Amino acid sequence: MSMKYLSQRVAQIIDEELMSQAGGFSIDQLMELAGFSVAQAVAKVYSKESYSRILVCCGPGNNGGDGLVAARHLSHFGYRPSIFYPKQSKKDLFQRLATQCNNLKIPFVNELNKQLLNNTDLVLDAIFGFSFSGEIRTPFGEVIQTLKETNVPIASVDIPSAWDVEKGNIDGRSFIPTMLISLTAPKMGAQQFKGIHYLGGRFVTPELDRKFELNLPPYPGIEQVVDITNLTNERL
Ligand SMILES: NC(=O)C1=CN([C@@H]2O[C@H](COP(=O)(O)OP(=O)(O)OC[C@H]3O[C@@H](n4cnc5c(N)ncnc54)[C@H](O)[C@@H]3O)[C@@H](O)[C@H]2O)[C@H](O)CC1
Ligand SMILES: [K+]
Repeated sequence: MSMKYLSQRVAQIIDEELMSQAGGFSIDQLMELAGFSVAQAVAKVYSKESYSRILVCCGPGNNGGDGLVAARHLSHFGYRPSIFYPKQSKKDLFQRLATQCNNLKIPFVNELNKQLLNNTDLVLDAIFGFSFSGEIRTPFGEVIQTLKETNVPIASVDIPSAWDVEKGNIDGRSFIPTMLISLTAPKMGAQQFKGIHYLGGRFVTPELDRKFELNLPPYPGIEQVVDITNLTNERL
């Protein structure tokens, strides 16, 4: 049986279930594991020798939080990340994640422009995840447009930002990343994606997998990620 692609609603239900009393997880834990798996997947594909300067673009929600966690781990792995976080959350968790990045001297940049991208080896796109919907609102329209115009490789967290979670890149309004790290399970929109595809977020129990018929592939050994590129591309 092949792996399931999640609708927006089911992705949100699984998220809620993990954090319910029965699931037992806190958002901090899930975000840490999600962001850690993103950093690990990036490090497997983009070596720190050639892709040291990673610009982590963070959005206002939990996808952005995954980005902040990933930036911290990438810094510990020996990369030189910087963070663009134009709409910063006031929530305690996010402020603490930002403090942790500050303490590692990870720079926060105020503007995303061509000059910055000229000095960037890889963009980590943590702008929107599975709660994105509707038309792109400011200031993110410009951000998406700038990323659409760059040749710098882009790795997207959970879903390429501004893609419809179920229908994908409607009217080509957003960019096409080189790599995607789906969390928990890929979303329906990712069926259009033909690039390097990893799965992360190793917190799904066998019961949850069965209940939602996810048919997740096994994670190898002690890895936080599994390469699903061939698995997903053979369906295209
Ligand atoms: N179980 C898991 O797999 C986990 C996944 N995580 C990550 O969390 C995101 C989903 O987070 P959520 O906060 O629900 O939403 P988003 O980050 O996708 O975005 C919400 C944010 O964006 C704004 N917004 C929505 N639509 C638009 C728009 N059209 N224009 C502008 N702004 C928009 C909205 O107002 C909110 O502020 C998931 O994808 C994973 O990456 C968890 O970290 C751990 C568990
Ligand atoms: K994203």
